[in-house]
Amino acid sequence: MSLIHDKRTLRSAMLAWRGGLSEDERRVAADGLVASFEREQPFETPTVVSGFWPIKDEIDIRPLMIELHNGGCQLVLPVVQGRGKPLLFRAWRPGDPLEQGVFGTLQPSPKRETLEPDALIVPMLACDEEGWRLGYGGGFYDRTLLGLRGRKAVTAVGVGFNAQLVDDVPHGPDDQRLDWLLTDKRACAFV
Ligand SMILES: Nc1nc2c(c(=O)[nH]1)N(C=O)[C@@H](CNc1ccc(C(=O)N[C@@H](CCC(=O)O)C(=O)O)cc1)CN2
Ligand SMILES: Nc1ncnc2c1ncn2[C@@H]1O[C@H](COP(=O)(O)OP(=O)(O)OP(=O)(O)O)[C@@H](O)[C@H]1O
Repeated sequence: MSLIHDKRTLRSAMLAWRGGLSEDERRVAADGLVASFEREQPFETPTVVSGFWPIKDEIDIRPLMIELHNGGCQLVLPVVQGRGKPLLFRAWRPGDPLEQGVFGTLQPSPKRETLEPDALIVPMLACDEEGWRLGYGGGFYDRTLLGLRGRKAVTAVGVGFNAQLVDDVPHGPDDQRLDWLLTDKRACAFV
């Protein structure tokens, strides 16, 4: 079967699974994420860290972003510049207003400073033990990581519910591997 087909099949299975979580499970997981981060510290703080404003049924990383802000990190949030283009990142602090972006995303105002992150908290639908990641299919994080890694060392931390770690994520030449996995139950570096 083709790569696109295999990714699509896994994508719909993971979206269906994630959509079935209860509000309680989601709240517990958001707290678990902060605990996992504090236990393992995937990157040194302070630094410029990209978060994201959760959409659909993504794990709620807002408590984690508040911890990072309190720990001295400069947070940035992604902005879609267009299909086939890498993401841009604008400075954001907890409480700052957000504007509507594409695909249901919320993003900081264009008045805010644009910064390149040193560490990226990357949303994912699934990842495997080798760090291959599945997203919504736009290739945005793959393009972004390719560009950033060509310029400097960055740490890509895939974030999700623990069950989003699966046996095998299909991958091709354009896919960028994650450096770390952070879930509500664990944090580990990929080798
Ligand atoms: N919270 C969050 N923010 C993010 C991302 C993300 O995955 N999660 N992104 C990660 O790249 C970028 C936005 N990219 C996205 C790409 C596709 C869809 C999406 O919902 N796609 C629809 C199809 C939309 C269409 O083609 O018209 C879908 O999957 O049903 C959402 C965000 C930047 N911000
Ligand atoms: N650097 C790149 N140059 C050209 N095409 C790319 C690049 N990175 C990704 N793509 C293409 O983008 C498309 C979508 O990729 P993929 O299905 O891996 O997205 P995803 O990782 O699930 O999405 P996202 O990163 O937006 O969450 C694929 O056709 C892929 O080949």
